[in-house]
Amino acid sequence: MRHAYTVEQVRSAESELMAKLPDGTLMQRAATGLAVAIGNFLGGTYGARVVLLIGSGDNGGDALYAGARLARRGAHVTAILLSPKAHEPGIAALRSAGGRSVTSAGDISGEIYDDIVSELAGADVVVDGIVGIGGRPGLRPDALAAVRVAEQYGVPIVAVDTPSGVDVDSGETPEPHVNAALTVTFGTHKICHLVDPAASACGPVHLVDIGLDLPPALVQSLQAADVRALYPVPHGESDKYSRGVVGLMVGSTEYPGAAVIATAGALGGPVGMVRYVGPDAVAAAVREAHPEVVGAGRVQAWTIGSGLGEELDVPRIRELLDADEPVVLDADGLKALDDSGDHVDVLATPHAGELARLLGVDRSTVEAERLKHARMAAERYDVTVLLKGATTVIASPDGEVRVNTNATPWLATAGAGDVLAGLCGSLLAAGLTPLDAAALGAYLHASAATLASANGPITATTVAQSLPEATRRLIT
Ligand SMILES: NC(=O)C1=CN([C@@H]2O[C@H](COP(=O)(O)OP(=O)(O)OC[C@H]3O[C@@H](n4cnc5c(N)ncnc54)[C@H](O)[C@@H]3O)[C@@H](O)[C@H]2O)[C@@H](O)CC1
Ligand SMILES: Nc1ncnc2c1ncn2[C@@H]1O[C@H](COP(=O)(O)OP(=O)(O)O)[C@@H](O)[C@H]1O
Ligand SMILES: [K+]
Repeated sequence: MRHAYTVEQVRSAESELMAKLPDGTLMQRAATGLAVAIGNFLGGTYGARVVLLIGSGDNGGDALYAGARLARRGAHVTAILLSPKAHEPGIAALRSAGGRSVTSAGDISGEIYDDIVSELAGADVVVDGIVGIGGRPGLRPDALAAVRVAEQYGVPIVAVDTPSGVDVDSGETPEPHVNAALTVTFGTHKICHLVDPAASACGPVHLVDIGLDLPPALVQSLQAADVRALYPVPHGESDKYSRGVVGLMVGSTEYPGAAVIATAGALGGPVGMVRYVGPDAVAAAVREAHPEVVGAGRVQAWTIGSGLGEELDVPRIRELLDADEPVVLDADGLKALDDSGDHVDVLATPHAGELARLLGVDRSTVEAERLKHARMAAERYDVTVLLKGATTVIASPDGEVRVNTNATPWLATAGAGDVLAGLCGSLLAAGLTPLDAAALGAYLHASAATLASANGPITATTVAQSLPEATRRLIT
């Protein structure tokens, strides 16, 4: 499991550890890991031109000490000091290692000296030590100007701990910020590393262990080993019923394809049987594509809503929401959700537009504050919310959060959400909690898409067809 912590949690773990260690030990651990990561990123240190952007705090300290290490290995290192309060011992270490430092104009107009512009333009890498976990969102004018020069000349930026300017605890990016080619973080992931839009500004995230001891995190992200541990693999005593039976109330005469595709998703999951309930013509299409599907009967979980369109039977859906069996509620089915009931067994799977409707806000507001709105809906409707997108955010009504980051943009294809809804229903029917079903479903769905897209563009159908092989690779 990958854990992400808030700034407050990180600070308290850091101060506990610092109390037991000689002064400066943690910063040296961080700087050593950072220097190695930058060296690997560059593919060699000797002769490399490294420019450090240095703000007023310890984030700049990390960058300066890492710069000193790189300078000792033959890199040409220049620190641009964006604040008169830049880390003094770090500057001294850089200078004694042969690096140099220059002061930015510090001009609120955002103008920077020409020699700084040419330094940045000619760099092999720019290291963002402007702010880390102590930063407020946004960049001051001279920092922004320096970052823009690097972008303009196509110089990659390695972010120290966090890309400066993002909101570390929410993953929001309300102000200008660094877009990193690599982020090197220390001790643990922070929320901005996992939650979009900030997660996209991090690039790949490299974690350097500095020995922090942290409690279980509220924000977690499944890794391959967790998938293996969670997946309900059948055993010798299993039969088709004990493996779980999922019922699908999806698709309509207007959207029959949604039924066929969601069924493919459910069949690609762990259940022993799939039941389809819907208009005769749609049921016939489902059975033609998937002859193993049967009709109405007892189920352990439902997937409801994908492609129902206008054929939405709200009273019937509410009955099922109030019944004992857990429910995946997708797409049009979300219109039946009300905030009065106990729905802890419900997994709602909206995209940003659908979540916006549920909360009565704009889609752009949800996109900008994904974690906040997923949590808000989980609390208001007492359901687990899986918010779809490039990274998937899952929030349970008791405040736990899972994030899925392994999707490929190829997955942005019509019907992909139907596959996910069917798959999550299958996982619920096999006995997983809504939170685990959502996290495992998102991971497997994304893995199947990655596998399928190795052969080029994908469709929802090819994603569903790749589920068995993607699953096999993960669980064996
Ligand atoms: N605390 C620790 O034990 C460790 C901290 N480390 C590093 O220290 C960092 C945290 O250091 P600090 O607490 O000094 O905080 P930062 O270095 O993140 O920056 C805080 C300073 O920047 C200023 N600032 C805030 N927002 C700004 C903005 N948008 N633009 C410009 N200036 C802004 C603040 O006035 C404050 O002085 C971590 O991110 C990490 O890089 C590492 O060395 C590991 C150990
Ligand atoms: N840019 C992206 N990168 C990765 N995955 C994406 C991206 N955009 C969307 N997805 C994923 O693709 C799926 C799309 O589902 P959805 O929006 O419901 O589409 P549809 O209604 O057509 O099925 C979701 O699982 C979502 O997380
Ligand atoms: K930074």
